[in-house]
Amino acid sequence: MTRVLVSVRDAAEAQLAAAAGVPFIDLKEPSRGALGGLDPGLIAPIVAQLRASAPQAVISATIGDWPAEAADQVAARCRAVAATGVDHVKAGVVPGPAARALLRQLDALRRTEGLPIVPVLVADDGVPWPLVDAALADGFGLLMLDTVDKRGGSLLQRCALDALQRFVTASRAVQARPGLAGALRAEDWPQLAALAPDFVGFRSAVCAGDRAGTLSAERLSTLMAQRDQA
Ligand SMILES: O=C[C@H](O)COP(=O)(O)O
Repeated sequence: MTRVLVSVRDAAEAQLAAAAGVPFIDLKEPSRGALGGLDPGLIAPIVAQLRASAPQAVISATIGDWPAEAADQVAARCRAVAATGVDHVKAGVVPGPAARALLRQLDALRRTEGLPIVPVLVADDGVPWPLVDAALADGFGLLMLDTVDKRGGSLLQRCALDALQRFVTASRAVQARPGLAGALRAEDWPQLAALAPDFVGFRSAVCAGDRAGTLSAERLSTLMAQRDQA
């Protein structure tokens, strides 16, 4: 079954997500951007708390929004976030001239240092096929599409359904696990479930107000109910 990922910013939100039965909990600071990073010093205690209270939950954290050229900062942040004990370290890759080099660097960190990196391929302008093909060829086990501009429509409006299906199929064909996110709504769940990605990520849909607001227990339960009905 497709897993639900919910992004949370602190221990209280993490507990709320765990209590709602969210299987994949993602730590980030939404007010700092699409992949806004929490300080590693704040991530570690949340991880410890979740390991105790929700040992079955898979935990990821983002490294923050960096330009593709910021190779040293990206590497340092990937190491620091991995050291907090999360299962996955999410690193954004925005299509552009330096994107392929950044992906190569993330792959090298994964291979040589064993960092559990998940490339988040930015799909505001459609599925970035050269990056998808490269990430799959590199052998990333988990990868996802997400959007940066949350106000300009959801991933389902930015990417054709058949392109998203091709992304899922191509990933599965090489035993990679694909994820989808990008201002998705609870009511999108049937459409998303039909695509059958490994996981679907949410923040905007489960907040009171915009995604930088607070996590809403009511919205979370609506999302989980939609998932159960699909
Ligand atoms: O990783 C998933 C994202 O945090 C989803 O956020 P969003 O629903 O606001 O696009």
